Amino acid sequence: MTAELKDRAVGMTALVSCQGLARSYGKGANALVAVHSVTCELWPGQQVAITGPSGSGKTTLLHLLAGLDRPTAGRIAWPALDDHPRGHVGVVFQGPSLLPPLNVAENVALPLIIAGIDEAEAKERALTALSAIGLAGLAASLPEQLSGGQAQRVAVARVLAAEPRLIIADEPTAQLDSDLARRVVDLLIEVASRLEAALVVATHDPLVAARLPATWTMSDGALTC
Ligand SMILES: Nc1ncnc2c1ncn2[C@@H]1O[C@H](COP(=O)(O)OP(=O)(O)OP(=O)(O)O)[C@@H](O)[C@H]1O
Repeated sequence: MTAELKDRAVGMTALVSCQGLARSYGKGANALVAVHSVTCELWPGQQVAITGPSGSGKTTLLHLLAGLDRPTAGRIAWPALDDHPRGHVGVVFQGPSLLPPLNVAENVALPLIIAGIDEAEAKERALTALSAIGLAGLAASLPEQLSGGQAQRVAVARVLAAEPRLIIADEPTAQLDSDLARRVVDLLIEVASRLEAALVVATHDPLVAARLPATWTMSDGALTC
């Protein structure tokens, strides 16, 4: 954590707090330990990249942090979220994540409607988020009409519209060329800063990692912060 963030963290409550976190797949002699001994905290406004070789446990850890998966050992809590991460976490995955039959605005509005927000308000928030990211002109387009870079920026607009407290991005730039990768990660940083959300980006790309103020490293399931 930077000194500036430490100062700001005084009086703040951690968004996520992990102690001795582990996740194994399978049981007994065949068990595969994907993540182990992870102790870390994430604070509002904190922005980190997670790097590490393929298979080192990055995706497994991100799913645990997002509350999409449960640890097999250790403790994870979301103190600033009353321990209920659902509804407060925005996730951007690698590759296509938009629903093909829905247009861009409907894709951005869908999580809000699922969360119980009135349809008209959800559509308005979707259009506001798309405009903020400079994508208003694509609102009526279908996902198949978008380039890979445009589709990833729409996925970021979907996160912005939902106004999460924690943004988790798993290889969000893996299929993009380096210029587009930089634009997408800069957009994530801008959105996280605007929302004062914590941002965690798993990436293999050192240029992407370098755009974030801190880098954590995964190696054989262990995290070095
Ligand atoms: N559902 C699963 N069942 C069994 N093993 C799994 C499962 N998901 C992941 N693993 C294993 O857990 C380990 C960590 O995988 P994980 O996907 O978290 O790594 P990663 O660092 O994200 O890899 P990559 O950079 O290739 O995406 C790997 O050995 C993987 O094969």
